[in-house]
Amino acid sequence: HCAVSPSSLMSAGWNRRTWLSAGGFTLIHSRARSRAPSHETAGKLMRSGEDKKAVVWIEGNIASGKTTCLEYFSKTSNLEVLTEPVSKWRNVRGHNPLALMYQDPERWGITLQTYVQLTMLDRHMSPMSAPVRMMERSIFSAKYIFVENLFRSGKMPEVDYAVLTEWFDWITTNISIPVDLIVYLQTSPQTCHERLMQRCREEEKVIPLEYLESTHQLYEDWLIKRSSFFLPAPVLVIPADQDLPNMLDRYEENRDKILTANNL
Ligand SMILES: Nc1ncnc2c1ncn2[C@@H]1O[C@H](COP(=O)(O)OP(=O)(O)O)[C@@H](O)[C@H]1O
Ligand SMILES: O=c1ccn([C@H]2C[C@H](O)[C@@H](COP(=O)(O)O)O2)c(=O)[nH]1
Repeated sequence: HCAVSPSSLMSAGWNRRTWLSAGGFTLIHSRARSRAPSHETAGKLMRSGEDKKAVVWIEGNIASGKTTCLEYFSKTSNLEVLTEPVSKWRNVRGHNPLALMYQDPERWGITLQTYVQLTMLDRHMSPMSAPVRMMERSIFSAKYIFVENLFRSGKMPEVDYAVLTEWFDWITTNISIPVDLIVYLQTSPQTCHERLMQRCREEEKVIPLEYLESTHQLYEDWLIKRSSFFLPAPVLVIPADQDLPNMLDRYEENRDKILTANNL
């Protein structure tokens, strides 16, 4: 393999379109799939052919049951599941930005959230290997829930928030991040706190109920009241305080809606 840069190819007669197409990306010149008017795909980078596939995000508070839900659906044929890259957040070249953030959010919030933004973008941009993709959370909830929570609670300096916002705005303006349906696992903060304690992830032992109440409120404002931030897709709300057998019934009831998300 030899390293080639975009600028060397461009001086050899390639233009932006051929460079991008070689990587499987196309610069979209017209609306490729239905979207809210403020989230046009025109002018954005998009992977070729992926406008025909369905993308579903599973959203919900910490320990609401997203991974368990994905695990259940992973047995479905013609469906791929992408979990949150938490293992990367716990170990980037020997460092644990997730633990650092919980220990000292003022200092390390920007570090974790910059890395979350990068790794989530990488998930969104990865080529689809099945007609339906179910993905745990999104670059949108990273910004609208977690960055927002750090900032509003006074734990993120304004300059860090401004830099993350500039990055987020650039990404969502220039890159198409397809989504057809958002499934919201709606829980009470108390349920999440109990499940979080039961899961017992070392970094999260310091999370108080109040933290989960704040992230819950941000989720409710975004996905239920629709009063805070841009909503890129319709929302399917699944009440998720119930025990596991009941949750599996709820998933079965909603299976068709989820799997045909691109026909909604
Ligand atoms: N419906 C449920 N009832 C009781 N416990 C659950 C339920 N769903 C998940 N759990 C447990 O709660 C914890 C958090 O679930 P998980 O799927 O990891 O949540 P998330 O991915 O949203 O953080 C895990 O220990 C899991 O086994
Ligand atoms: O943007 C983000 C996304 C997640 N986190 C934290 C919250 C949890 O401690 C872990 C993983 O969340 P789960 O809900 O258990 O999947 O990562 C964050 O701080 N910022």
